[in-house]
Amino acid sequence: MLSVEQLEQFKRDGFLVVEGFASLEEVAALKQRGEELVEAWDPEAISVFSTRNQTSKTDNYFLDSASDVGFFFEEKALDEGGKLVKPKNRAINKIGHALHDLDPVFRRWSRSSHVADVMQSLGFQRPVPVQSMLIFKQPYVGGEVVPHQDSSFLCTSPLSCVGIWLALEDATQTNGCMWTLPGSHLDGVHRRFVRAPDGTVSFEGDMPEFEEAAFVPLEAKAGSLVLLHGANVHTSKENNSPVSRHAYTMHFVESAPGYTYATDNWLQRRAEVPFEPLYDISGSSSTPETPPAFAQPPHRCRQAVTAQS
Ligand SMILES: O=C(O)CCC(=O)C(=O)O
Ligand SMILES: [Fe+2]
Repeated sequence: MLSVEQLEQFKRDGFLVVEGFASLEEVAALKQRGEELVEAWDPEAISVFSTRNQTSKTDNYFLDSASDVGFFFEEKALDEGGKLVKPKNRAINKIGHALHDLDPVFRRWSRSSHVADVMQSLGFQRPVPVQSMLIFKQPYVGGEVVPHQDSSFLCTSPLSCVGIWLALEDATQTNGCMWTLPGSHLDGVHRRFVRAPDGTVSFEGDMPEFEEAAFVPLEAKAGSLVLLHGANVHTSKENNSPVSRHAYTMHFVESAPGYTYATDNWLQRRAEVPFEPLYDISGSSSTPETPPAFAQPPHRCRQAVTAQS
């Protein structure tokens, strides 16, 4: 469980690093499973993941990956004709987004008691892991992740998204660790990433300009966990080094009574792959006296929302 000091830090800063959260054996098992998945994958359908060009085109492979284990490549690992110029295990950007439900090895870790303890410490009553990503940040081709807030992508009413990011390899400033803006979660959610009925996805609203010097590095040893409040602004740079930076990340939302998941979030599950809460204590306690640590500021999740999970 998180200590009172750790919870205070998370509420104040919008992020928290928990060193030594996973054992080196757990880390090795997840890393090895990731490598096996890439080995078994035949990259005939190539979908490139870029946080820059995600905005306008309809990409069914991306949308379908909400209920699947999808493979996304680095832009820099493809030539102009879309052919891989690197071996697939050095070209992959990430695997997502239902790994935590569909893959037995990732499922076991994602639903372990230590993960549940963290969510309970944060005040979640019925947390649903809505997405997971195995991120590779490969040597030389690992792309930038532009500054963003996870609640822009995973809107609930009221807002509740929290990310947990596990380093599977040491993340340093050299190989593209994350950077965060302390306290940025107190300024609200600046934009939303929404999906129209025809499947087109787009951003609504603009991110402000941030001063680069205000970001602090989130260096993390393999096994460390980084908690990210949904309104926290974070980013990671390109990896121009010879060393990869593997990480496994999951995003949770609250689904206790009173919380709804936006029907225009990009991430919608097919009926045969329903969301599954990690645990449910929502019936067992009355409304907490203090707001949970994940409570988020006023937001712009304006569209009609319905309970989904
Ligand atoms: O691993 C990264 O570089 C970015 C991860 C991220 O944005 C997240 O886990 O929310
Ligand atoms: Fe993120």
